[in-house]
Amino acid sequence: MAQINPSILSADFSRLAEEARAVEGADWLHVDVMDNHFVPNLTLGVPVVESLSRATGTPLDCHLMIEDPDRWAPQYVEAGAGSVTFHVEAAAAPVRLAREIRAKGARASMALKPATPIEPFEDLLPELDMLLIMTVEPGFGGQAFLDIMLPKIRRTRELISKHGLELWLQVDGGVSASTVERCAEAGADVFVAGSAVYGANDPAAAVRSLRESAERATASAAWACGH
Ligand SMILES: O=C(CO)[C@H](O)[C@H](O)COP(=O)(O)O
Repeated sequence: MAQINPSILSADFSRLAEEARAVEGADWLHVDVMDNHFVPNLTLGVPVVESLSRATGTPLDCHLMIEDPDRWAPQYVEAGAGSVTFHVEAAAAPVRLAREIRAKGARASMALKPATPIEPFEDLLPELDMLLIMTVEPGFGGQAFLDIMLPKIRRTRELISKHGLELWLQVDGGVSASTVERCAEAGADVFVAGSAVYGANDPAAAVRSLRESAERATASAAWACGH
């Protein structure tokens, strides 16, 4: 089943609790943590995640676009995140980190920037609950979807099937009514959407509509046959 995770990056930061509640019905709330080192933007940190986890019943999917995730990721689990994504380009010890996130009780997820291939990380997949393929350069919402990521999504889905894994495959960046179906056909099953949700008049309706489109595309996708 397709999951839609609205990205808080496109919300009004002066009303975060209200904006989180505006998308109740979404599967997860995607929280973009940026440190102005790993990416050229600065957003929020552990205390805000702690407050958000008290303000909403929607589980938090924290995407750490930061240096030194080995040090920080466990603190996001303690702050209430149900899923923590670190970037493989930033992690010193990705296997140890994934195991630590899981041991602390959250889902462990690893992200790849657009220029990072999946193939060198095939053996790490069983250590993960989710893999995130960035479909824009991380750092900012509202960018155009990178079509050239579609073959990487397809190849990753093939690897997940080959190993018989339950791993979720998330895409993030430029996901909208006009791109969600192509992502689903290629093999994604978790969709982060910022501007397409928070830029809509009715964010909760936008979530429902994206989910319907993704599920329609998944139903006719070759990779999902027998799912
Ligand atoms: O990780 C991100 C940027 O680095 C955001 O989650 C992403 O860009 C969502 O925004 P939009 O859907 O508007 O592209």
